[in-house]
Amino acid sequence: MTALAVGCPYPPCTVPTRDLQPIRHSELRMDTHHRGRVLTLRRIAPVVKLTARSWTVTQESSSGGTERLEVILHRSNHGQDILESESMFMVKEPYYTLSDQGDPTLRIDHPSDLVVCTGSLGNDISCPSSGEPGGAVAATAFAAPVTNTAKECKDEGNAALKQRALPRALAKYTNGLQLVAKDTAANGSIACDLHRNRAYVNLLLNRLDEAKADGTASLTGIKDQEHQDLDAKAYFRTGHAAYNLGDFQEAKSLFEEQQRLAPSDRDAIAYLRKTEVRLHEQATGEYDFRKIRAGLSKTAPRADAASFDRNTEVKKSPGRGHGLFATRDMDVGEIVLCEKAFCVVWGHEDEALTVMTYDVRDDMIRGFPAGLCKAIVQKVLNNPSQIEKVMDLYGDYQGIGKHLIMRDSGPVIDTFKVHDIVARNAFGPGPVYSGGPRAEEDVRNASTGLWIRASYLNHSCVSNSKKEYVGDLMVLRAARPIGAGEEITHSYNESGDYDARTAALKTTWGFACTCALCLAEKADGTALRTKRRALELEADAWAEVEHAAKAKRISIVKARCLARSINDTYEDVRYNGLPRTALLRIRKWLTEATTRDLAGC
Ligand SMILES: C[S@@+](CC[C@H](N)C(=O)[O-])C[C@H]1O[C@@H](n2cnc3c(N)ncnc32)[C@H](O)[C@@H]1O
Repeated sequence: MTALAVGCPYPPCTVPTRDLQPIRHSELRMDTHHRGRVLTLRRIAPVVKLTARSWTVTQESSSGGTERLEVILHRSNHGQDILESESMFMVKEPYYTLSDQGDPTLRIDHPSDLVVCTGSLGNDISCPSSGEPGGAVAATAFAAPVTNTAKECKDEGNAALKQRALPRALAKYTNGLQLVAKDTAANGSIACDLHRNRAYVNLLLNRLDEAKADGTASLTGIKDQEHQDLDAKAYFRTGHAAYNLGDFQEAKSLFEEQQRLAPSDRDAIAYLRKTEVRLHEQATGEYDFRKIRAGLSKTAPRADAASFDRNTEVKKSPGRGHGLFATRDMDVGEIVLCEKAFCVVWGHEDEALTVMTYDVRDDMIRGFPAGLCKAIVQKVLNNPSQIEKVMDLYGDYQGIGKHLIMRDSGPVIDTFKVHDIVARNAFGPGPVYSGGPRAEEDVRNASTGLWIRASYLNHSCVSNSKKEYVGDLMVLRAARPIGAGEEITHSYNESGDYDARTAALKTTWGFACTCALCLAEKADGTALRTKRRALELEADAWAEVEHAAKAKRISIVKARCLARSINDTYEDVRYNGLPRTALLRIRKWLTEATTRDLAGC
C-alpha cells in the first residue's frame, strides 16, 4: 500500500497573485513557507508520475537555478497531470522543504498554490514579464501560438471537441471570449456561440457551475426559429447542469423553457418527466427502489435519484458538536433520510486508492481513502458553489475556514481541511452496484463516499437507525420508534468486542464513546469482558459448523448451554434495557433451529 505522511497542516495562499512579490531561487530557505512571495518556474524535464504524487525539475528563468517541484496527491486537472499540462508555472507562497526521499523540493499540497501560466488550460493568468522585479521570463515565450480572431477560436474549439480534447476545447472557447471582450465592435452572436459551446464542454468536464453560467450567458432572446432552437439547446445544457447539481426546481424551470421554445424536443420532455420524479422523491421520501436498482450496474453505479431529508434537522448535540435530529415521530422501518452521495469512489473504479498515512499530529498510522479525497477536491475545484457545505463538516483542523475564497486562478482549497473532513466523515458503502461480486474489494481499494447530511449523524453503540445503500443512495431507516426532537444515531463500528470497538472509535473517529452500552461494558472490567469474549467466540465457532436447519436435539441442548453461560456474564441490573451483543449469533442459531423443530411437529 502507498504510504503518505500527513505533515503539519498549513493553509494555502489566499493572496491574489498580483499582490505577491516575486522571489528568486537563491532566496529560498529550507523548511520555510515564503509568505507573500511568488516564484515563476519553467519545467525542463519530463514529469515522473507516482501513485500519490508527481514531480519534475524546473528552472527559474533569471538565475537558471534548478529545483525539484512536487505535487502531492491533487495533481490532476481535467484528467491531465497538472505538471504535464504546461511548461510555465507560478508557485504561490512557495514551501521549500525536503521530499520523503530527502531531496530539496518545492512542495505543493494545495492545488490553488500552483498556477498554470497561459496556455492550453485557458486560464487568463500571465506570468510576470522579465522586466518585473524578480526578472521572471514572460509566459508568452512558452505559451501556445495566439489565435487571431474569436471565430478562429470557435472553429479550433469545435475541432478539439470533436477529438474529445476537452481541456483544449475549453481553452479555445475561453480564448475566443477573451478576444470578444477586448473588441467592442465584435459580433454578439459569436459570444453566444462560444458560451453555448463552452457550456457543453463544461458539462462534460463536470464543471457544472460554469456550465450553468455559460448556458445562461449564451441566450440570445431573439425570436426567429434559428435563434429559438439555439436558445432551446442552451436551456437544455443549463437545465442539465442544474439537474446534476441536484437543483431540481431550477432544472424544471429550465427544461420548461426549453420545451416552450422547442415543443417537440424529446430531450426536454424526457428530462422534464425525470425532474418531476426527483421533485416528488425530494418532497415525499417515496422512491421506486426497484427501478433505481435496475438502473445500476458496474459501469453506472450511481443512482439517478434525489435526496430526501425533511425528517431531519442539524442541531447542536451537547458534547458531540452537531448532530442530526428527528423533525417528526417515525415508526420502525420508516425512512429517516435518503441521501445521494456528494462524492463516491467505488472499489472497481480507477480513482480508488487507499493509502497508509502517518500523521505527525497524533503519531498514528491509519488507512486513508486518498482516492475519495482527491475526487472531492476535484469536485469542489470544478464547482465552487459546493465548497461551503463540504467545508462546514466536522474536522480537527480548521485551516482557512469554510467560506469560499475565489482568486484569479480559481477557488482556494485547503486540502488539509478536506483530508481531515474525509477522515472523520467518510463511510464505506461496500461494492453495492447491482450484480457485483462482494469479494472484489479489499482494504486497498475499498469503496468510500461522502454524504453531507449523513455526516452529521453521531455514533451510538445502541443506535436508533440502520443504513443500507442503493448504489450511492444511502437509505437510513428507523431501527426502533424515534420521537420528534430525538437525536438520530447510527453505529460507526458494530463490533461486539468492547476493547476492539472502543480502540477503533478512538483511532478512526477520535472520541471515547459514553453510550449506555459502553458504560456497562466498561463497568464489567477486563476479566469479565475477556471471559465473555472467549465464550462468545466458542459459541460462534460452534454455530458456524453446526447446521441450524439440520440440528439434532442434542445440538440444541448444547447451544442453550452455551447461550446460558454467556448470559450469566451479564449482570441483570447493569444490562437492563441494553442489548447482550455476545448472545446475538448463538440466539440466531437457536431461533433457526427451534423454528424448524416446531415446524416439524
Ligand atoms: C461524522 S461526524 C458526526 C457529526 C459531528 N458531531 C459534527 O459536529 O459535525 C463524526 C465526529 O462526531 C463526533 N462524535 C460522533 N459520535 C460521537 C459520540 N458518540 N460521542 C462523542 N463524539 C462523537 C466525533 O468527533 C466524530 O469524529
